[in-house]
Amino acid sequence: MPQLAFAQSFWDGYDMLEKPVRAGVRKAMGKFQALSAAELNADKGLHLESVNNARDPRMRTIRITDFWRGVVLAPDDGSDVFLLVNVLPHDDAYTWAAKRLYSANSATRALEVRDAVALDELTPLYETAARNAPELLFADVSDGTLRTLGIDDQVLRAARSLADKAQLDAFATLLPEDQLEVLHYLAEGFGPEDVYRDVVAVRRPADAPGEPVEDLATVIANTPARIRLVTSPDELAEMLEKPFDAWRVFLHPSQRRVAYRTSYGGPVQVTGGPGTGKTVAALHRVKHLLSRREDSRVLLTTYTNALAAGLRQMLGLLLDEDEELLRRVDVTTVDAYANGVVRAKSGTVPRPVGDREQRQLWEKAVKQLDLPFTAQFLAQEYRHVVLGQDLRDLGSYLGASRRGRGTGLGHARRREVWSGVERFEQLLRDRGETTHPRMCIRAAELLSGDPAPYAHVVVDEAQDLHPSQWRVLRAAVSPGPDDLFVTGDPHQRIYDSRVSLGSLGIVTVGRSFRLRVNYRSTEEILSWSARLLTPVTIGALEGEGTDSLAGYRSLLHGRRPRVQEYATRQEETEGLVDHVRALLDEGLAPHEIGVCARFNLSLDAAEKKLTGAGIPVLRVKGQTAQKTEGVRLATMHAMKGLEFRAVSVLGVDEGAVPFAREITPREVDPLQHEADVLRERCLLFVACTRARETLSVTWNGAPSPFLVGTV
Ligand SMILES: Nc1ncnc2c1ncn2[C@@H]1O[C@H](COP(=O)(O)OP(=O)(O)OP(=O)(O)O)[C@@H](O)[C@H]1O
Repeated sequence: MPQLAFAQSFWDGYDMLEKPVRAGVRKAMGKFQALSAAELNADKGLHLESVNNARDPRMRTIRITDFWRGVVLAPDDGSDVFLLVNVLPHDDAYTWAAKRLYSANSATRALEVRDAVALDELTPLYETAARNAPELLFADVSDGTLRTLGIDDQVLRAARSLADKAQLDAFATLLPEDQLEVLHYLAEGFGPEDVYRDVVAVRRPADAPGEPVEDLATVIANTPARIRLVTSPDELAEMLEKPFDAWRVFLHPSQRRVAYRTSYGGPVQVTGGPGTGKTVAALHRVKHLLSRREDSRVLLTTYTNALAAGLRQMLGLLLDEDEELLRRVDVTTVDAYANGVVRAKSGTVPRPVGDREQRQLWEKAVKQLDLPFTAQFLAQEYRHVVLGQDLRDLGSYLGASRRGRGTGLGHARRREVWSGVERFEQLLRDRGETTHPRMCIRAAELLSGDPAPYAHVVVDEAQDLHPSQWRVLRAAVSPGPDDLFVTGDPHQRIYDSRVSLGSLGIVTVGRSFRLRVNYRSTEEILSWSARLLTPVTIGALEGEGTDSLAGYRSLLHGRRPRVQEYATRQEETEGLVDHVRALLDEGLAPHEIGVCARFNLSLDAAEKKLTGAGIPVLRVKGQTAQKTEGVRLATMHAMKGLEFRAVSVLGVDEGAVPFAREITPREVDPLQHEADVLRERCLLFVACTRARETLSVTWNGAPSPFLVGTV
């Protein structure tokens, strides 16, 4: 009996197919599971036939409905896996199939597809242009090196004709997947050894024979990133009936490598720009960890309650709602976890106060003691130095390093600060309250005496965690193999936390990985958003050195961001209504559209106008009922971790982004000033990178200084 496999190219369009076509797919695929190869060939309804003038002699079409055809790659080497690669209207199916050539990559051994006809047509044109080009894109890389990296004759010729990255992008949809990725890496300036390690080695099977003479079934088995083999009728039915979430099945090799490595010697760090699938990798890691021991418990944390609710839902999907597995995972925020620990272990109910109350208490302390500091300065000193290092007494504070703080403080001044700290804490105690970091420090203390409650801790959105939160996480799992798996993106730091993970007992040296392919946004949105960060340097996630977006890219293409200035707020909001209406007319559902601004006040105005125009809206605050229909309205902070098909960022004005009140004056503390401005810049970056297909950025009056160089 033959076997059946589905290529990602099929799934890309499957959810868009109408019901009768899907039913046709199910019926046709059922035959591949029920009939022998000879019976398949003879089946009248299926009508398995070869394609005239096909570049690939293995190409077949099958009948799905009167108008729709499936394109199937049929084995011709005695192996038995049939691969469904696409479902298209009749004529398109034949044209598509005739041009495509499937081949095994000589280095990765995976199955790839190219548009062989278009490549043959275009390459000579580019070759002619290349003769006059001042420079060629791959001039520094030898043919031998390219071949070692899996580049074959046809692709080599095309690659040699390319003058720049834009031309490589123009070829992108024609080139075989793994070879394209190799060329992308080389074009970004990565050396051949890095490319071999990051692109080839992660795909190439460990037991690949020296010579790539493998049958189609083996090559298909070598391609888990893009092909799924179906083993039973039940599996087939389930796959075709549920909405297909590609992230559950097809992992990029770099995601698979980090998520499914059997075991790590200690903490692991996975970084990557927005939308590179870090959350997906974290979820798959949880799945893997659960499969390793039957009784182990896992803590999975993220930054907000809303994100935790989303993660819980995704984990349910990934684990097929297996109650027993799900019971072994706690999905929560670090603060909520710490709160629970303090309640359970000390019998007291912590009452952490918010930022505004803290600010008032600091003001009170300053006034009562007549201190020569602002409340803002003391609050920052307390957060970064005192709580950051968990300093408990004046002696420790006098001797502490104040790295990252931009003003020197002699002993006399430090004593004054410390008196403020003591007064602030006394005021809190008097009210029976605490702060979130204090609560976390307490939780870490309470955990440290007992056996650690979890075998593994997986941390998503790690970039904004405060040292006190890391202390809780460190205490929740014993140091050792597979203790911590941390994902985050320092380019998305939007809260004021500085950590040195090493100093907190979380050392990831030798276990740090980076994801570079964005699955969320189009290249147009990505490259525009990335320009917001061009002028700045971003500190690394672990607190030492810097990070970068080198090699970060998307495989998706679409329209350029809409960047629009308005004279007044009123006009801007009216422009928003027109834009949203146009998106709805294009067929987007209201909940697929996100509108965000720096302040709730701007959102109030947008809400009023949208509602007035009969467009349903929903404010995203904390936990949002996912099912309620309505355009999502959120502050930039609340956009963290979310994504929408279309995002409108409103009010990107000089006075709002950065928000002056959140910026420490340079004269008060120059380092803090820089950090505050950077944080606001990252906030705009986070907001813009939530968009999948359409991004609109608008302002009224003078634009934000962060837009310089992007418009
Ligand atoms: N292997 C994959 N195949 C298909 N889609 C994927 C894959 N990995 C991730 N995605 C999709 O890409 C989008 C971004 O993924 P994810 O949220 O994991 O990225 P992230 O790196 O955590 O993003 P951010 O840092 O911006 O929050 C999601 O829609 C996710 O479903």
